[in-house]
Amino acid sequence: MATGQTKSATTIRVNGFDHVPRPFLIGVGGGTASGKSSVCKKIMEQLGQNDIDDCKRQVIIVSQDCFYRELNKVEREKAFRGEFNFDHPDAFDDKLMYKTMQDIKDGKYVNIPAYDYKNHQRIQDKGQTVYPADVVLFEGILVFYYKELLEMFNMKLFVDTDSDTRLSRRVLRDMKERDRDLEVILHQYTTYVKPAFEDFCLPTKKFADVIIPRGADNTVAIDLIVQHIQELLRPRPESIPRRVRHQSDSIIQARPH
Ligand SMILES: Nc1ncnc2c1ncn2[C@@H]1O[C@H](COP(=O)(O)OP(=O)(O)O)[C@@H](O)[C@H]1O
Ligand SMILES: O=c1ccn([C@@H]2O[C@H](COP(=O)(O)O)[C@@H](O)[C@H]2O)c(=O)[nH]1
Repeated sequence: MATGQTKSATTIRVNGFDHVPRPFLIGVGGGTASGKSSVCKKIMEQLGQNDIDDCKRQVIIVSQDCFYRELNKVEREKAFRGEFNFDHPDAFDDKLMYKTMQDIKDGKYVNIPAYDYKNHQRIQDKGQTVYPADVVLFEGILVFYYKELLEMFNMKLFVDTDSDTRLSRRVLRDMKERDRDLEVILHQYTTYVKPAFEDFCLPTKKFADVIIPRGADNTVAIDLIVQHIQELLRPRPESIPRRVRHQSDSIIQARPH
């Protein structure tokens, strides 16, 4: 399945009626390096979802970073110098993001682009197929900024971590995992990341249903969220076949609910 493509939703029969199961969408916002991914990973871990095949998972994570828009040559050159504003809402392909999230909400199979932070671009021909799930965690710095997206969420979490802690984590992470020099990281942070956090990310904290101070260290908050998600997971009776084969694709999952 190519990036941006969707496949129609799987219908199931409930009480004689066709029914498309729709996921419960949870937005996970917060500043850079606040611990959004770590919180999502902990939730998945506690729900026992990590050891399950992608196509059978009941809970999945989608990252907003996969929707960064393509840059032109001049913009990419700026990006390598830490002079492109990746923290501004215009840095995202908002149309693709809305459409993809709406398709996910509608229970469709979607393919989302993979993103390469080292080269500031999407990885061509490599995307993640998102299978219909019971719960979808959508994490990113600006997930609550766009009105169209905000309205799609059933639950909104904001990971609230002190700015100095975030900066120090970002420096270490970007040097180790994103191939960046200290000078470029600090230049980008002071010029774009910090001001954009104050202008666009922090004001969205008010939309959150749950604020998680200290991110993944906050085991009490994570336990409560996990308990809530457990109640949303649909039972999987063994008697119903779990998989069907689609004519034109590899194995896809039929959702027994
Ligand atoms: N509670 C924590 N204690 C120590 N390091 C952490 C903690 N939470 C996250 N990190 C580290 O900080 C960096 C950013 O965390 P991450 O979860 O990726 O944040 P985000 O998704 O908000 O950018 C990563 O290198 C991660 O390992
Ligand atoms: O090409 C890129 C794309 C993004 N960034 C920075 O990443 C963070 C968002 O990711 P987090 O995992 O939430 O930190 C954002 O602040 C961008 O500045 C980048 O530097 N280059």
